[in-house]
Amino acid sequence: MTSTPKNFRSICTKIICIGRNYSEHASELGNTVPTKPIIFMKPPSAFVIEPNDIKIPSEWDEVHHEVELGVIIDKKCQNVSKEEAEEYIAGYCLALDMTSRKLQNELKDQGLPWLLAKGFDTSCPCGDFIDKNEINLSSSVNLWLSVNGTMRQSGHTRDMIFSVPDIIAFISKYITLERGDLILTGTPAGVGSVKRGDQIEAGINGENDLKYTMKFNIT
Ligand SMILES: CC(=O)CC(=O)C(=O)O
Ligand SMILES: [Mg+2]
Repeated sequence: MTSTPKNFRSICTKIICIGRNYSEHASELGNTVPTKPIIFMKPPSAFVIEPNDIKIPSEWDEVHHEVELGVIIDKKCQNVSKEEAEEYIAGYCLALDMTSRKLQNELKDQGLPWLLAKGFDTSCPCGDFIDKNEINLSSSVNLWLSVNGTMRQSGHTRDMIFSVPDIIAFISKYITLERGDLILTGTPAGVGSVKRGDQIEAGINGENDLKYTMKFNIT
């Protein structure tokens, strides 16, 4: 097996997302702060990369942006301990969890699954593979997102309720993780609406000159 799945988007079989992993974001939507990770999925057909557009499904007017740190799994694993978790990480990427908040709220009120609100085509814009050595899990990276040049989100991974090792340990107790799987680790506060014609720019800033940005038009 080669060491890093740089082509994770073509081999990914699961995009697993964590919800409400930053207490400020849980509060801004009036949600309680979780005591265990909340997980949900997007299908790999949700991926979109630059220079393609984020396409809002035709019957919707807007969707919400959520900037997140993506973690890419290196090798198959089950029941991994927190201490071992880093061994199973290939690298990272910048990712967005595009969401129809209106539909999500309607589905939540009826006790129904969120899949359509979170899993529509192009709901997972994502950037290039960032090597594991570029991000030190014991430090913090800054995730930011602007819409039409106005900053909307800026948060730090140190504020995550469940750390990356906590998340890998939790998920792998129940779901086998495989090479190329992507985990979205939750969004910091500042989520909000985008419409057709808007442009999203997002970035990640870390230690050792790690600076990565991506840009998407909304159509
Ligand atoms: C309330 C959400 O949509 C959860 C989520 O995706 C996040 O916190 O990130
Ligand atoms: Mg999210």
